[in-house]
Amino acid sequence: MRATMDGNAIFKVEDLNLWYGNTHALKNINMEIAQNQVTAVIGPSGCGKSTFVKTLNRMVETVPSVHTSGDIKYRNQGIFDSNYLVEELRTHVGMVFQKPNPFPKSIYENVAYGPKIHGIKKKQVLDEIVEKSLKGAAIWEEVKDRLHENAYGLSGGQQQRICIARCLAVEPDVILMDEPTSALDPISTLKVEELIRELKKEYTIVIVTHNMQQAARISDKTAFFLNGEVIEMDDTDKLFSNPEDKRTEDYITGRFG
Ligand SMILES: Nc1ncnc2c1ncn2[C@@H]1O[C@H](COP(=O)(O)OP(=O)(O)OP(=O)(O)O)[C@@H](O)[C@H]1O
Repeated sequence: MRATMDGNAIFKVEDLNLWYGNTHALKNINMEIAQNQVTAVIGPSGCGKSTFVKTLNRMVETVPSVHTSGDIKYRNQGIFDSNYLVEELRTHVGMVFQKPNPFPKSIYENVAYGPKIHGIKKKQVLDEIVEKSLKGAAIWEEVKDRLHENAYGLSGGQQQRICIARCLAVEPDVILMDEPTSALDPISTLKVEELIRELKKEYTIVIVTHNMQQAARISDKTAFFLNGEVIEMDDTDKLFSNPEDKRTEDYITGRFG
């Protein structure tokens, strides 16, 4: 497997294996994820894409049967180290899911929720965070006059951008996205893709996608997973135009998956 790296690695994944009970879902993964880049994770259903990204913020451990071996370093800190709090990791490494999942609260409360949990109480400070986060998620103009309406009243694409704003409000370093546009219509999808391109100036993004055109449009690096292994990781242009491994070529040309 090739894993070229330019720029600083924010994550270093070393000999990572993960099992759900007896199911060996991730196999000997070695990978570096570069800062301020978009890394796409592609591969057929069940190959371990979601499991992999959910391991980066230890969200996968909500499944009781999970066990892992190997290591993941986030900014040179071992994320499995007993003295590293998972809550701290998740503050730095936020996540956006496949289906928009706003809370049944106002738009404002959805975005202010994380900062409030982190102890911010002053209304003026919260107001500023909410505005900045909604602007960062490219939805401020659409919602600024209805901040106190329930987020459920928004379209799916708007809800997904509220979820991105909710993630930005706690000032993460990395944003993990697990098929964030698969439940959206084409126009909302393009808006979220534009947003991802904008966000990478300030954040590092790892995105799972089923959609190879999407990976080609928005990512700098692409990792192709198959049966829990990384078959190939490279610059996105190179991986899609001139893959090194026959299995990558077969997948990207639609021969399977
Ligand atoms: N909660 C779980 N308990 C047991 N096995 C699981 C669990 N979640 C995933 N798996 C198994 O781990 C493997 C990888 O699944 P994962 O969801 O990571 O794949 P994926 O590539 O994201 O798939 P998809 O594209 O269909 O979402 C599969 O064999 C799956 O059945």
